[in-house]
Amino acid sequence: MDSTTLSHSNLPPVIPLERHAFFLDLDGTLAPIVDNPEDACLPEATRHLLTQLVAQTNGAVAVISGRALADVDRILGALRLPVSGSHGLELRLSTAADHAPKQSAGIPAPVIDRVEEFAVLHGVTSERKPGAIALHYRKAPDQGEACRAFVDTLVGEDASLRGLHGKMVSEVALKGVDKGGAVTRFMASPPLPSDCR
Ligand SMILES: O=P(O)(O)OC[C@H]1O[C@H](O[C@H]2O[C@H](CO)[C@@H](O)[C@H](O)[C@H]2O)[C@H](O)[C@@H](O)[C@@H]1O
Repeated sequence: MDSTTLSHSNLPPVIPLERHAFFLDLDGTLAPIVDNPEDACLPEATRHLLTQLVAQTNGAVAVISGRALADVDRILGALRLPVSGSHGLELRLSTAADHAPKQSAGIPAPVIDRVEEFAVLHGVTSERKPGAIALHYRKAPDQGEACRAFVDTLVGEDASLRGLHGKMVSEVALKGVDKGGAVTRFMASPPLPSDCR
């Protein structure tokens, strides 16, 4: 055994599942990547595993997604979970809550118009959501550089905006909210077990 190998006696203690909390991305984590965002779905085996995980953690499972919260719900279907949508802007902290709190701020209409116009001109697709608008170039990868540069230009013109560059997607989003903030809010709220907080 070399010095980097852990022996049984110095392994860290196993933390029981009920003292864990799970924060999961949707696309590329729970739902396989597909060409069209509207075609994404939750495989039955994943749905089954998630249902078991919810039961074994007493509900400490949340989806933290860049998608709109309503879109996450649509993909999860009958499986209702605590969700943060739109990169941390929308929050439904527990399954008991009916809706995410209403958000007042949004992407300025002229910015939305420019993004949608760019999408048409460059043969890519746009996706509107609360507090963000995305340019998807998965079906036109040669447009990736142009999409990233365009988003960077737009956010450089407005201090309230930030750019996000993901898997074949570039987005204009609002500054001041992010997925990390959403996880912090979840950590401070039931149903997370207090010894997870
Ligand atoms: O935070 P996530 O839940 O991982 O969401 C990130 C973005 O996911 C979606 O786009 C990605 O998945 C699409 C479907 O597989 C794929 O076509 C696209 O290329 C990926 O970027 C979603 O449409 C975005 O709104 C999310 O921000």
